[in-house]
Amino acid sequence: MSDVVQNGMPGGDARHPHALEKTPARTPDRGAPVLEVDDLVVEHRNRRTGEVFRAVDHVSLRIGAGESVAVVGESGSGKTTLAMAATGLGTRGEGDIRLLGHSLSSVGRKQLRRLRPEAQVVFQDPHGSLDPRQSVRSGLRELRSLQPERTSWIEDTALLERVRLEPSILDRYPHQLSGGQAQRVCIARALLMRPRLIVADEPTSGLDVSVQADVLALLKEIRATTGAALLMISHDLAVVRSVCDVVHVMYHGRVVESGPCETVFARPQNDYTRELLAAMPGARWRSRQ
Ligand SMILES: Nc1ncnc2c1ncn2[C@@H]1O[C@H](COP(=O)(O)OP(=O)(O)OP(=O)(O)O)[C@@H](O)[C@H]1O
Repeated sequence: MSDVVQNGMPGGDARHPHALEKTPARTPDRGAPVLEVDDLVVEHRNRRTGEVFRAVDHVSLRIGAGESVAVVGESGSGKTTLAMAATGLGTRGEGDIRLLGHSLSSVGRKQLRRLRPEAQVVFQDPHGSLDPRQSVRSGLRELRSLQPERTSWIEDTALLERVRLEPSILDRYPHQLSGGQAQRVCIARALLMRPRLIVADEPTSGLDVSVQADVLALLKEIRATTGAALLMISHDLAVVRSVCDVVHVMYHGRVVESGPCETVFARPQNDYTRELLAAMPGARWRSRQ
């Protein structure tokens, strides 16, 4: 889009210049496109009034293997709609979405079933994401039965260890878990699928401040050790800055500025980005630069 400020990203390339140095390789195709969104438009229709609302308005972005990209914006700017469409979970809309090079609009149902696990979403409300009737163990068992080959690489206890949870957690039900523990279980469930893309939609907003940093550190560690790409949806610039290399700023469904976090936060070019930075608690560290 001509009105998107490509702040520090000549040519519109969403790759951070240093991303490859930061991320150890899991696969030989490090940096290769994992998710490509081209000119996406998603509209929601109000069932009652029939009114159509354009939540995502001609958005394009790209995430390569091992990269971490954030989409920030105020509530209602279209972040979640974009993420859901991009992972094939929500309204797909118009435009092209390619996951690992496969266009979601042209793959057959069988191939889509194979592709879907490659993108795992971690939501804001971990308790809402878990089935209250299932213990952690039976939830994992169900996932394993759906994808036996994909999930055979690790035992339950070792999987929990990866997200720093005790094996005793396996026999607990969601209501017996703290918010932080439940979010770690959600991350473990995502990790079990060995995804090439993890979408984290406000993954710490529902958690106590005391555990937010731990969960973010865990997501960073998983990205670094597995080579998965990370798409972080957040309104919290401090979170974005601590985890992501590249940021896209959304306003009223459009991406108004994109670039490496350091550049965008230090020298925002777009008025809305400036407002967002000034209005958010994270403004403190910006002014220190
Ligand atoms: N299923 C839906 N039907 C109708 N409108 C919707 C639907 N989902 C989202 N919207 C509207 O689309 C707009 C964008 O919503 P979206 O959840 O994508 O924004 P967001 O930036 O993720 O906001 P938040 O941070 O509050 O989740 C909002 O105005 C919302 O009310």
